[in-house]
Amino acid sequence: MLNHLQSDFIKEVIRCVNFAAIKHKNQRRKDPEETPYINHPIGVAHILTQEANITDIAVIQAALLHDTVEDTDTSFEEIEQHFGTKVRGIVVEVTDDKRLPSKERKALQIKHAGSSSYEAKLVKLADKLHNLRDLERCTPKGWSKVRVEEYFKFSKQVTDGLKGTNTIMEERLEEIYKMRNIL
Ligand SMILES: Nc1nc2c(ncn2[C@@H]2O[C@H](COP(=O)(O)OP(=O)(O)O)[C@@H](OP(=O)(O)OP(=O)(O)O)[C@H]2O)c(=O)[nH]1
Ligand SMILES: [Mn+2]
Repeated sequence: MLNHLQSDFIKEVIRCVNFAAIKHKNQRRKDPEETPYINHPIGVAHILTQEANITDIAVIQAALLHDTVEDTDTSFEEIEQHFGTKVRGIVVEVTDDKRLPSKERKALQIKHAGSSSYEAKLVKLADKLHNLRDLERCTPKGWSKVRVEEYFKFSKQVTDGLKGTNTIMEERLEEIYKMRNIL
């Protein structure tokens, strides 16, 4: 039998994954199979719990919600209303301003990586790890070899700024960069 704390924890995580699934319901990944988008936030949360051994529920919820504001009609206020200020704060830190051009957004990610909170760094590491594994699995529709290579290089620049946060995820990222000869 689960104790009260454990069952409350499970309820909160399921409430959150349900919220994210509803928000991303019409969205697909860019892979040829058009995988449901929700597989990505669930995959990011899975890396944090199963590989990085993270148990902070706010980090797990922020991982599940990390692309809702950036990619759906969700507002930060809504996140706060449903999941509180700590989760909102982490989601704010990992959300790019989609009004800016892609190049500028990427430059800002590299610039801000080192100064983000420990919690946001965890979500960023897992996000990049999941996207890079996806890229190794298959190429998104319309992406050239150069674009794939650029994403690996960009990710390395971001995750270099996240060093000293989580040994397991950082080691797995290093293995990927090594295999690809990304310096
Ligand atoms: N590898 C991969 N990525 C896919 C796929 N489908 C959607 N994506 C999303 O595409 C984004 C990366 O593509 P870019 O072309 O660099 O994104 P951009 O529109 O923001 O410039 C990631 O957003 P993100 O999670 O917000 O991360 P990031 O842009 O902050 O790195 C990733 O989640 C897929 O099939 N494979
Ligand atoms: Mn993401």
